[in-house]
Order: sequence, then C-alpha cells, then structure tokens
Amino acid sequence: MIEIDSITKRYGDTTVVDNVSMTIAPRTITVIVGTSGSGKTTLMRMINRLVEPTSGKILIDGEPNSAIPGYELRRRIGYAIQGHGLFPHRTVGENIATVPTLLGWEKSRIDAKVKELLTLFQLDPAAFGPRYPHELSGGQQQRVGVARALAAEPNILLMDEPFGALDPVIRAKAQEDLLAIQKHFGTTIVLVTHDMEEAFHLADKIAVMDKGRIVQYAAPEEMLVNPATDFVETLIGAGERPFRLLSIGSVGEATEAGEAEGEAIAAATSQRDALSALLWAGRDALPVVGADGTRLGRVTLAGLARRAARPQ
Ligand SMILES: Nc1ncnc2c1ncn2[C@@H]1O[C@H](COP(=O)(O)OP(=O)(O)OP(=O)(O)O)[C@@H](O)[C@H]1O
Repeated sequence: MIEIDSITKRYGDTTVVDNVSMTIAPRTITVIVGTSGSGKTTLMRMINRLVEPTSGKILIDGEPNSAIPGYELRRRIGYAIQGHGLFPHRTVGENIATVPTLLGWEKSRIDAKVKELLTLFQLDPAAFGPRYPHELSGGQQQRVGVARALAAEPNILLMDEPFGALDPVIRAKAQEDLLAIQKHFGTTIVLVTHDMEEAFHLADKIAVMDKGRIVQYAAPEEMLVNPATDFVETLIGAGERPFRLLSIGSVGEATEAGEAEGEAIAAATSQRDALSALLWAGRDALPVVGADGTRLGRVTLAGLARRAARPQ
C-alpha cells in the first residue's frame, strides 16, 4: 500500500505538486493522467524519492519512505521510463541484472532471474541475453526496460509513459503483457500516461491532475458516469464515453453462449477492439477463444451495444 499524505513540491515560488493526498491499494494499477506540466512525473518520483518533497509524507506499507534506505527503495520499487533508459554498453542480460547485482545477489540467482524474466517477456534468453540494446527493436527494448524494473522482485512498479514511443500494434501487445505480469506477480503499479485510451484500459483507478492538484481519483466507470469537473469531462472526451466503457472490459467478460462464424477473437482482447473487429468484419457475432485456443462462445454486436450504454 502507498499512502500519500499532504505532499507538496515547490521549485522556488512555483508549486508543482500542491497538497496531494491519495491511497493506492496493493496489487492494483493506478494511472495518473492530466495536462502537460500538471505535476504527474513529479508526484510519481516522490514515491521512490527521486524527488524530495517540500512538505508532506509518503508511507510504503506503513513505513515513511524517508526512513527507507536508498538500496532498499530500489529493491522494493521498480522504475520504468519512456525510452527504456537501457545502458547501451551493457548486454540485455547485464541490463536486467543491474539492481540484483547492486544488491549483491549470487550469480546463479541473478542468472535464473534474467532467464525467467526474458522468458516471461517472450524473448529467448539464449538469443537475447547476450545482445546489446541497439540490436533490439523498440518494442523489445521496451520489454527489457520493464523486465529490468522487475528484476529485484519489487512489489511496487512506477512507470512513466512506458509505452509512449511504441507504435499502436506493439503498444497494445505491451499493455496486454503488463496486465498479465501484474496478475502474475501481484505488483502494485503506478503509471503516468497521456493516452486516455490506455488509462481506461489498464487502470483500476485513475487520478486526474491539473495544476499540481488531484481533481478526481476514481474507478474508470465512476469517472465516466460522474466526472468531477468540466476539465475531467473534457479530458475523457464526452463523445468517447461509450468506447471508453468498452475499453475497460475484456471480451472474456462479454462472452455469450453460442456459435459464430468468422475469425476468432481472443478473450483477453478489449471489448472496444472486439467492436472494431465486428464492424470491420461486417458480422453480428464472432467466436471467442481462450489463451489456449479453446472455443469459449461468441461476442455479439448487440451484447457490446448494451455494455456501451450509460450505466444505470
Ligand atoms: N527540477 C525542476 N526544477 C524546476 N522546475 C521543475 C523541475 N522539475 C519539474 N519542474 C516543473 O514542474 C512542473 C511539473 O513537471 P512534471 O514533469 O511533474 O509534469 P508532468 O505532468 O509529468 O508533465 P508532462 O506530461 O509534460 O511530462 C513543470 O512545469 C516543470 O517545468
């Protein structure tokens, strides 16, 4: 659990984060959105003390982060940023091993961890471990960046625009990977993004920042139905509301009994992408398959239309 208590950051006369309080529940994904310069990155960096607050405090599992030594913060809180921040002269394996090496883990334990993470991110350890970052695609580098952030088994992961530089197809895949990894490790994730679609797809809770303050901190559905201010409503995009609702849910949750013709959709796909696939295929229904390829039922236009309507 992360408890942010009346935290303020000033640079000279400028208040960048203004008396923010919020509690982030364990094993959830919290997404921070807001206009450029609203203080999102600064707020996040105060969690792992890359930025020291002017006033206020932050508790990590009940303990003030100011009382936790630096090496311990690095172990407990992973950090992944846009552009991956990989060390260019270290191999992929060495990059992932950075924090475990600093912490003095035994070599066999480090090697096992590197192998586990590369496998989890669908990168063959024998092929990718010895390569250098410039020998990887942008999407592969991004995965290595997240793998490195997870290497010391942190229970908190901070991510600053982690998918910002990726093209839409790889970005969607990276988001699915993140959801799977969050489930696998039970990590508490705080993620900053400019992309509202990404926010609605990933978040358990969304925090909207404006001029250093949190103007709304709520579950995505709640924010859609009851935006706290005009600013929040504008940010969500009123015309996008039905589609945002569909972004929140997976096809698995919308699967109905019955048969359908056409190219199957994976249960993990967002309902929004399923709607798009249905419209593009010109069909009323498409089959749904699980991760192992088994038929689960079908997803229908009518079913998705019901889910896109304003919640009662
Ligand atoms: N070290 C610093 N010294 C002075 N001002 C700073 C410093 N770091 C950040 N700021 C200012 O604080 C404000 C908030 O910055 P921050 O990076 O937290 O915003 P953000 O919401 O993450 O923005 P973006 O979405 O553009 O990344 C900006 O106006 C920025 O110029």
